[in-house]
Amino acid sequence: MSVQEKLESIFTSVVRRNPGEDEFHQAVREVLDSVAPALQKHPEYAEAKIIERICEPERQIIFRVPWEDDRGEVHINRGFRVEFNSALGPYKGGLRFHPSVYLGIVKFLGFEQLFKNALTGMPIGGGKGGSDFDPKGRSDREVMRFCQSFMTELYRHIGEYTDVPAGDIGVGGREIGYLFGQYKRITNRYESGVLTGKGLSYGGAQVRREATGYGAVFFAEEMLRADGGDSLDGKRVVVSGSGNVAIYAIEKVHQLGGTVVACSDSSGFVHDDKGINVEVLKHLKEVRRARINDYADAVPHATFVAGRPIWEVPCQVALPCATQNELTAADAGTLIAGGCTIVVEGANMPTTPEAMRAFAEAGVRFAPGKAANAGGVAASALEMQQNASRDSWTFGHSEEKLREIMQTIHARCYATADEYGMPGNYVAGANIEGFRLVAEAMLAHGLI
Ligand SMILES: NC(=O)C1=CN([C@@H]2O[C@H](COP(=O)(O)OP(=O)(O)OC[C@H]3O[C@@H](n4cnc5c(N)ncnc54)[C@H](O)[C@@H]3O)[C@@H](O)[C@H]2O)C=CC1
Ligand SMILES: O=C(O)CCC(=O)C(=O)O
Repeated sequence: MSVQEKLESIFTSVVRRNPGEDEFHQAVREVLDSVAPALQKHPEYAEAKIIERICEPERQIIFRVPWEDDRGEVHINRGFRVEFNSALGPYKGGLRFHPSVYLGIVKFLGFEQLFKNALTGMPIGGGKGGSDFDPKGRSDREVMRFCQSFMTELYRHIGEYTDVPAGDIGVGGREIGYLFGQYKRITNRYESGVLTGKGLSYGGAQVRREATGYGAVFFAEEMLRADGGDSLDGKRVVVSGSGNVAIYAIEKVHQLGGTVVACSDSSGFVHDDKGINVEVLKHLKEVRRARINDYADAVPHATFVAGRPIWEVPCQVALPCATQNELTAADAGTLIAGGCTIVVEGANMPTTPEAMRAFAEAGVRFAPGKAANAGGVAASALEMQQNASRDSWTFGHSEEKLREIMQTIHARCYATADEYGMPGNYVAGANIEGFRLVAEAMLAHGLI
């Protein structure tokens, strides 16, 4: 059987063994489409069935999460933690609280996380979790009761040497605080390294909050630099989303001289040609937890557009930072027609496979999330490092570390793409290099 036929048969088996998990299939397909050259070069990977083992999570935990709302009504949600692969270190990856969460979403995220974490060069394996709980419109006390119930089951599966969750969509500083408090209470252990994304008052690290957005922008800057010494200075940028990743991506673009002219949430987008006012946005989203149309009330020259894709706003650089499959082939066509030449994924898998093909055909430079948004988890690994040594670094030192890590990830992806005869193909570079790093460690560990 040729390598290509072998990969097809593995994919067919993944689809059969994980029915209905479309996002997981999509994430696996993308990696399998990239790794054939690595398998040709390393027949030992195929002999040890590394790909088949990588596609099967080491452990999948599903549990009931009962909780009571402010009116005394009982609700039942479903909790998940998929411990995908521990070849490189303890399972590491965020928790997502969103009504769309089901096993297929958690598995796609855990699968992506594994390669992303490898690319950071830090000692962290891959995992992901979450719940179909919707925090939108819930009071702080309701969110606290939910987090306490969630941790009452999760605590037995996690630990600083076992599995270290963090935030993702719907899980930010507030939720991590409640989760940490309940872990400490149940276990009677002040185990700082069990969660990352903690508040600065109790073991959190400088720059973790900013890291995913900042990191994606550092990656974009490296791509521009690699392409004839260009930079973000003076560029017109569109950033989708308005959560943790989007806010800090916008902040960093502005610090580097670019202008972000639009951002969004699931209700629509705001267009502000003078540049999104980050302080207004932070207050709106981090303090008031309001909808994005309120931005147009606070900034009179801005306009709110309901129910239309943000990608209609012309830009040179696009940073999708909201959610999976938010940028379709039609959106890619609109972006290309509007003069966009570089797309960098701040979110996980925001670009559909058809849109990725359209970008490739049009010569648009494209960075996949598993490379470009790795700054968040890298900063989490730095938080673990500081917790383990009971140390705490300054903002400036931490940001410099983050910048160096993103430069190294860029260089690794770029060099790997070159080595395999696909210069400038960051998708191939990230997938092959991430896969190779995991495969080497798995080979060393024997058949487990
Ligand atoms: N928080 C982190 O450190 C990391 C997050 N990511 C990824 O980045 C993305 C965003 O995560 P966060 O900013 O942490 O979450 P968040 O919960 O802080 O923000 C998510 C944002 O996306 C918006 N959104 C959701 N669905 C949308 C849609 N259909 N159209 C437009 N906007 C929509 C929400 O309104 C919200 O503004 C996710 O894909 C996540 O997996 C990736 C790496 C690390
Ligand atoms: O910081 C972490 O552990 C999680 C980050 C994350 O969930 C991601 O990279 O998608």
